[in-house]
Amino acid sequence: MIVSIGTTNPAKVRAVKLAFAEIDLIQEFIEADVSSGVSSQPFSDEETMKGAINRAEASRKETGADIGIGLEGGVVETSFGFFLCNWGALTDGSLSQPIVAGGARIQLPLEIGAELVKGRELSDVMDEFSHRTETGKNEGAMGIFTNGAVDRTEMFAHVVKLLAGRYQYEKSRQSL
Ligand SMILES: O=P(O)(O)OP(=O)(O)OP(=O)(O)OC[C@H]1O[C@@H](n2cnc3c(O)ncnc32)[C@H](O)[C@@H]1O
Ligand SMILES: [Mg+2]
Repeated sequence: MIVSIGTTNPAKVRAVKLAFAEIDLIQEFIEADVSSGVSSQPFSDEETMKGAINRAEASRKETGADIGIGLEGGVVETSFGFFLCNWGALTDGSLSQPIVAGGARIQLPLEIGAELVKGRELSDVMDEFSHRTETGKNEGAMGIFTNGAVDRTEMFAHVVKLLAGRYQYEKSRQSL
């Protein structure tokens, strides 16, 4: 089975491989640097979900893979502050609609939210805050703000496990 991953971000690619390693199927992975089709800083669940779906579909079409996976990060504003939100999607060309699953959410610190309100992108704010570059390719905001308890890869691996499990459920129903 060939699985396309709609990104080259190593934190996300690791997450897909980790999650699929638990499934009893031989897989080959292809990374495809496709567009999310949404803004680089999604600001709602809806927009973040759309980005994940676009990445899954575009990567599968581009590579001809059996299954396409898309993972997308964003933020949502609530009356309790800004939260990180993350979504994943899986398509295989035969499902009536893509399978979508969400990731764990954490509250962002007030000073980070204050920068987002100005319209800044979280990736820029994170690099400035952590005095590093490309934290999103490593532990991410998830890892930094949970003191390392859960990093970006672990969070996305959980999303991919949900997607793969949900997919297997649909397939087992189709074969009844
Ligand atoms: O190459 P791609 O796949 O685009 O990887 P990316 O790191 O840019 O990831 P996304 O476009 O899916 O999402 C960017 C969003 O991810 C969230 N995010 C979480 N941790 C981050 C970090 O440490 N750095 C950047 N963005 C992070 C944040 O909400 C960003 O707006
Ligand atoms: Mg991006």
